[in-house]
Amino acid sequence: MPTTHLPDVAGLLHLRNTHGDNAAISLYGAQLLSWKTADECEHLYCTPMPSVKPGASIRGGVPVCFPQFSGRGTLPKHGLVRNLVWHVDGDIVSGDDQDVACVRLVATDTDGTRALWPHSFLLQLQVELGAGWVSVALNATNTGDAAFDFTAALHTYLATPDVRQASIEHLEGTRVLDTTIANGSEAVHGKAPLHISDETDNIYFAAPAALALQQDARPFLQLEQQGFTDSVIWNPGPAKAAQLGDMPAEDWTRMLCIEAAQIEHPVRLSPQATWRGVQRLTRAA
Ligand SMILES: O=P(O)(O)OC[C@H]1O[C@@H](O)[C@H](O)[C@@H](O)[C@@H]1O
Repeated sequence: MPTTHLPDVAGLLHLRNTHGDNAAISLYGAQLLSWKTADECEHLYCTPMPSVKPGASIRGGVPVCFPQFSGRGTLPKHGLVRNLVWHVDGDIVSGDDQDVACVRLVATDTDGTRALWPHSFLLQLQVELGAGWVSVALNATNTGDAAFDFTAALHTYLATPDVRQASIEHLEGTRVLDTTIANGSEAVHGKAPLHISDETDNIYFAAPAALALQQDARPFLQLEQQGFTDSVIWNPGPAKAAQLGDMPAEDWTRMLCIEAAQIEHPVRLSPQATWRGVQRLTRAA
């Protein structure tokens, strides 16, 4: 699998199954960076020019946001774990004889996370690669002796041939907050699918468990989520993409984030309790 273009900050793991699907996961941030189906189609966007600043996260794949989504709180944007080095937990199940390949990565609180957020946690991220699908499951366990609240997301960067010809279906009737409008108020998404022509940064509250992405008016991907109650749809648009610095400006047309998120109602996790959220992506038949 040609993965030489993927940023290798702390090691890359590769999964493959008997159906010809391939995936690559970075130990840095436990980020699924590449998901290719048997037809060699890459379904995840990853920047060819990642930031090399210490502590930076990789713009692409499926970053893990925990214990804070975006800038909605006092912690660094998107929390504390997308720049931790995670570790493999158990066996890596992968190979031409595997129906479903999988790997589980773990991270725990560190001196650095506790300096910003005084809680003990264990995160487990399991990636499963099946025939034409991939799933990412995040388990968060409170390993301390006091309850804590968190928000989270799987910040999935999908690769789109041209986002301007894409549409997102099944959002009708969902409460939506357009966060590009300062002090904007909630609306309800109408009947029309969502089209992207410029910067889009929408939080959908109590989002549908399944969304569909169409490309050129044809089914492209199915997205399902469990555990996460909200979804975020983000694209920087041309002007913001040019300011990001870690992505070619023109790549705003080649990516679309459809994120499984927990934002409106933070999770309160008691000592020893575990919360689980899953996003599954399936290539349209
Ligand atoms: O540049 P970052 O930190 O990866 O964040 C990218 C985007 O992530 C999205 O989830 C947010 O809704 C956006 O507001 C944000 O700009």
